Amino acid sequence: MSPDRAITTEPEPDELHLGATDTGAPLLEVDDLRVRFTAHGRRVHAVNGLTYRLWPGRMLAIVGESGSGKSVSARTLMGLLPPTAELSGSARFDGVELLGLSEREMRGRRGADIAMVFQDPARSLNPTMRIGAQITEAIRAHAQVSKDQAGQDALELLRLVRLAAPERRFHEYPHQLSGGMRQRVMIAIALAANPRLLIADEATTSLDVTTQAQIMELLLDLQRRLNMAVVLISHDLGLAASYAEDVIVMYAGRAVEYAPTSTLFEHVRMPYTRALLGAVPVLDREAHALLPVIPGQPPDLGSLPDGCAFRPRCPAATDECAQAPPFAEHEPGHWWACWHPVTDEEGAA
Ligand SMILES: Nc1ncnc2c1ncn2[C@@H]1O[C@H](COP(=O)(O)OP(=O)(O)OP(=O)(O)O)[C@@H](O)[C@H]1O
Repeated sequence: MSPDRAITTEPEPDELHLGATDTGAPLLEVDDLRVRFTAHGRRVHAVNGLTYRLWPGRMLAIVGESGSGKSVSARTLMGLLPPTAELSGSARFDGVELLGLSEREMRGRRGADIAMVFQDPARSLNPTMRIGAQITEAIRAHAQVSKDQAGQDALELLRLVRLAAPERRFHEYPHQLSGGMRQRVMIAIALAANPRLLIADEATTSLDVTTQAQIMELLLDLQRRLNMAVVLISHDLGLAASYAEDVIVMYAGRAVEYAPTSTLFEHVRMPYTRALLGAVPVLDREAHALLPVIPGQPPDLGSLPDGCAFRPRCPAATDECAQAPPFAEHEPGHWWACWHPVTDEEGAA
């Protein structure tokens, strides 16, 4: 791996070693992914050249403020964007290009290859169906098994996600379960088709701290036992620091810093990451979550400035920042996009 290798407009996928473990081929290879929407005559540049790799059995956290493109980049992998979204770049799962697959092809893969767990289990579950029936249905959507067999498998999944009293809960409705229990059920449904990649999109955000830790421990355990790859999407850097092996920090639809977790937190380089670390979380009633708030205006994805998008809010910005800094591997395994990186002394201050 040569330091100072830059990804500019044309990444060279074969040379990229983002998060390299040197233990075989990556499961997921995302290259220069771009997503644009046109809404009410306005173009929104939601993802602006995202590149990363993910290996089986590893957890990658994608962190950043609200609106930085975390969810859109994940939904792209699941084929869950509106058909009018404009996509470019590449996202290969086990060597197969996902961009451009038909809805039918995508439906076959969704759940089976890649599954997703969202923030609000109350909204994702069917309130009129018993828990067991919902998991059984998810199993039968992907495999031709008898109803009895699927029922037994569903119960086994409830045990796998360590739901207390699974036999009883199997016959209950979502409203009879706590938020943490409902999230365990959502994870069981996500696991119904043995996915190799699980995307947890703010999956613990609406839970209390103790339940959040329990669900994260469960994800970690499943990741190890099933050798599953996990993408953890969160605005919470603390969560990323505690559970993920690698972290990507996104700003305005771009990766701005990437490193193995310990490197990122011990040697933070991006002023934006440092600001996120120092931000005092504020309660956002709409998101039911404590969100980090950084001084200054979040970027307008309809008209991003030339150069570094964080420039208007950055304490270290100079005229040089009007030129986009390349996202490059400046130290072994540590990538960032900044002309004026934070020093270790500043980072520790
Ligand atoms: N269907 C859509 N049409 C138009 N704009 C969209 C659509 N979906 C997302 N966006 C916009 O894309 C940008 C990125 O959104 P995204 O949900 O990926 O952010 P995020 O980092 O996941 O933040 P959050 O944690 O708030 O979900 C936002 O400005 C959002 O409004």
